[in-house]
Amino acid sequence: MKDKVCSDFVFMPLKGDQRVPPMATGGVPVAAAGGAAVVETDSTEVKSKIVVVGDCECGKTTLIHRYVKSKFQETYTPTGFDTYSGSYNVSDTYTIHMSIWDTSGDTGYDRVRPLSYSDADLVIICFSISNPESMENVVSKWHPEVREHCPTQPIMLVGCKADIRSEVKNLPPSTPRPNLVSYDQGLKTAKHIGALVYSETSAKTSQRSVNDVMEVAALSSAGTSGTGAAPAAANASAGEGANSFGRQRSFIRRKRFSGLSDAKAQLRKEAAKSCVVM
Ligand SMILES: Nc1nc2c(ncn2[C@@H]2O[C@H](COP(=O)(O)OP(=O)(O)OP(=O)(O)O)[C@@H](O)[C@H]2O)c(=O)[nH]1
Repeated sequence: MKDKVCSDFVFMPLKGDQRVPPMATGGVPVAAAGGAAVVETDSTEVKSKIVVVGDCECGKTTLIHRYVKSKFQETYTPTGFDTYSGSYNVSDTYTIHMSIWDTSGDTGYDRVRPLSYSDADLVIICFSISNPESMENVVSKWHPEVREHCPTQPIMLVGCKADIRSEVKNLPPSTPRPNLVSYDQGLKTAKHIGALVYSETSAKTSQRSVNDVMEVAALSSAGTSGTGAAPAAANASAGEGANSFGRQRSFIRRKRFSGLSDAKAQLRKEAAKSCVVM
């Protein structure tokens, strides 16, 4: 049977139109087919804010470190709050700049963690494949908390530490097996909470699985609320800013990148080997 460790993505269809395309920066106005001025850009830069939550020690910080620094962090240091930056070049002319917010899974942070959800474009909820309780908490704690503060933003569910499945498989037959979360259980939970994507990663053994998750997060977040992105002309009046934003948005929708459907197409092209896109 095909080993699903670190390799499969499942995209769930979104209910209704929950997303608003992102905005571009640095463009010059040109005439559009419909007569309205749009912003033609040599390069389109999109900002997106991604918040990562989940139980203590489930692997959030290690996942982000592996993506940002390409290193596996063996030692555990509890996180309070941290932010990281990452960029994903979707094409020569389209870059998504991610602001990745790492949070603490500790209940001591339950009252302050919600501050990090403000303006999020996408939330990654993590659990550990080696800890079934961390997956149960996705349903009982993390999903309700995320939905309270991010009612419509897409959620990715990520099962961390997928390498532990292989480790357990290779244990001598006499050794008692720990209870692990199966791929199907993870997928079922993702469907239950209405996640857009389910994926499994190993920050320890698979850089690709980590890159895939963060790139899918970038693609899925670029096209959501857009609130993580600053207006192109920060010093423009509110009215001009709003107009410009609307024009850029519709330009991107028509010409460049239109959120989920383009994200899926891009994904099929770039990561066809490692993703199942529904
Ligand atoms: N085997 C294995 N261990 C991992 C993996 N990812 C993380 N770990 C280990 O799990 C421990 C906890 O990881 P962290 O990333 O610090 O956990 P966290 O979710 O950020 O924890 P908090 O900061 O308490 O919320 C560390 O010792 C990591 O080395 C993985 O993919 N495989």
